[in-house]
Amino acid sequence: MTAQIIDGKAIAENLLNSIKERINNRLLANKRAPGLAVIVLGADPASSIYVRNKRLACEKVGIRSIAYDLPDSTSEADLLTLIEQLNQDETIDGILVQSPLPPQIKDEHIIERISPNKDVDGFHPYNIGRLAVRQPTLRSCTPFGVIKMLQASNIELMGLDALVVGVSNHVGRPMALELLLAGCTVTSCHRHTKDLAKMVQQADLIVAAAGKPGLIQGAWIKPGAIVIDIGINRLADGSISGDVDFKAAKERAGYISPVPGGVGPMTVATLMENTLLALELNEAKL
Ligand SMILES: Nc1nc2c(c(=O)[nH]1)N[C@@H](CN(C=O)c1ccc(C(=O)N[C@@H](CCC(=O)O)C(=O)O)cc1)CN2
Ligand SMILES: [Mg+2]
Repeated sequence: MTAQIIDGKAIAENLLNSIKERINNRLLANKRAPGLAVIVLGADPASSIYVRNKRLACEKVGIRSIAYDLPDSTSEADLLTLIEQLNQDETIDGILVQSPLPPQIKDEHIIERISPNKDVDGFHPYNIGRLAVRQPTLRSCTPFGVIKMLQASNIELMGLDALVVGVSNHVGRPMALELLLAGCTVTSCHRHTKDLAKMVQQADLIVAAAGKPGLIQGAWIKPGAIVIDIGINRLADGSISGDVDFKAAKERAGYISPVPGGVGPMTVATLMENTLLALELNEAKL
């Protein structure tokens, strides 16, 4: 069997076009465009690429993006003060703090200070909690992007045995909650898992989010399984690779998402959708 390749870039492009149309309709009705504050500390090369992609996506769909390019040496107190100002700013609907942050700053202090209704990354414990109790509002961009990618591929999730490899706060854990919400029977694997190969062999759907290149071997994949690769690993030659041995896995899987061109573009498109949703939810409360 050769798998059907899930083209995340094309699916994200369609999503961006629909968001652009929704924003255009707002403007025609004399409503304002959404505003997104994009905060970056330092000049990590990978973060610079991702942030540039996010700013380009904002331009494409008509979201006003406001850049805060801060030095790597920014203190936690100064960053918290900026977030407080942005929380109070009625023209800002979403606040994005690009991760990773420098070591003097504790990620959780920053995430918890962002107003939950401006938390367009969906990282705040309130928003993760809403997802856990089946009342999602702002949902973590990468996991929600995966769900949208599967829906756009007409893949029925109800009842599937799903395996999530990786349990990070931003990706693996909310991914498991998303799949549970979608009706899957979900297993999470992590560094203490005794037999990863055995778990993969049993799964109908595998979502790899471990950050280890080639961790998931092709021979482990159940024939016809759906394989989603969230890993973005930069190799010594500058290329990027996922967590799945793509070449071998695509000979056994039914569907597979590549890296690049799979989940990455969905993350950016979902951020755009969350920013528009944040504005709509706040308007509905007024
Ligand atoms: N505040 C956040 N920080 C980080 C997040 C996040 O969702 N919010 N996720 C990752 C990085 N990330 C978005 O920020 C991200 C990663 C990759 C892509 C992407 O489109 N990748 C392309 C390849 C691009 C390349 O050449 O490197 C692809 O996979 O096709 C978008 C966004 C960590 N930080
Ligand atoms: Mg830190």
